[in-house]
Amino acid sequence: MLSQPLRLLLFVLNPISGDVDKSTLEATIRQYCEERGRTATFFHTSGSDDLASLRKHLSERSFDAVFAAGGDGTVSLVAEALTNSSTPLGIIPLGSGNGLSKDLGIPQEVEQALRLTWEYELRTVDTLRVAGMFSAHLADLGFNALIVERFDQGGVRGPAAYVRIATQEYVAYEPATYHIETDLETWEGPAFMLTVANASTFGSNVIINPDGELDDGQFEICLIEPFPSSAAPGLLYRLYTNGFDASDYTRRLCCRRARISVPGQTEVLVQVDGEPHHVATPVEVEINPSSLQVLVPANPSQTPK
Ligand SMILES: Nc1ncnc2c1ncn2[C@@H]1O[C@H](COP(=O)(O)OP(=O)(O)OP(=O)(O)O)[C@@H](O)[C@H]1O
Repeated sequence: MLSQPLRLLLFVLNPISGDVDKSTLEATIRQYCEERGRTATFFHTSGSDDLASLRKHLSERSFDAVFAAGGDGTVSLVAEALTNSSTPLGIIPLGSGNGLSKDLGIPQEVEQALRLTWEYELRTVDTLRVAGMFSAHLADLGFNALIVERFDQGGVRGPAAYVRIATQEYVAYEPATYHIETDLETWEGPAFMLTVANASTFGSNVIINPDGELDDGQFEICLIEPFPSSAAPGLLYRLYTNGFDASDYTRRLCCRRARISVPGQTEVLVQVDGEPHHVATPVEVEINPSSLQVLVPANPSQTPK
């Protein structure tokens, strides 16, 4: 299918994401677009009520595409604002991990990602609701949710800070027991972490859900069960080499709906697309199939100028 030229573009910029210097970013984007007959406009996130402000902005003017220039939280913000609309999401990855952009095969260099304003294919993907919150990528309970919360509370961003916190917290971490009911099965047991996966790969390049597709109308619950510390290096190796299912400590449940509870707990910590939240249990998860249009790299010869 041939794609339409994108003329009027909105770039949603997060000034603090990823510990990345963005002092020249706006000028770079503006110049790139002007040279190609595109008009770039900008919306800066404030960290407060951004979804409502962005929705208001989008209701006042219509754009051919809206680009999130930030990390996974910024991408999720823009994706939520565009869900169930025909306006596509573009991503300029400028966060610590940039998980969804990697899952979509979007280049990690700004100049390369900006090519999406010019050469692209449209892909329609599913999104999730996790405890009533929007998720386009990955959400989880357990160890990683704790690390994301600690990272969020700390003053330092970037991947090195994440690794440092994970190493510190691992030593004293106590896995919880989960009770999971999906539309297909029931599972109960202790888990080190439990990932609700629309996509396949964390921004850290950990492949938590091998072959997970963003557009298959279903999601996976990926469980890492408690493991002895002697098994940690082997498990980590499998997570980085597409070997999730080969471990003795992992399992995946595939479904369209799920209810997750933690017996004895009325509240649980969940991270959703990189943002930590304390929510009431049970945590309800459901899929919203084919609900978001995204721009992904295309064969240049197929895109009109
Ligand atoms: N102007 C701002 N000042 C302070 N915080 C902001 C501002 N704009 C957005 N935020 C906060 O930034 C967070 C989202 O950051 P984002 O996820 O885009 O980057 P990151 O966390 O560095 O990268 P990644 O998620 O890829 O690891 C949200 O918590 C949001 O509230």
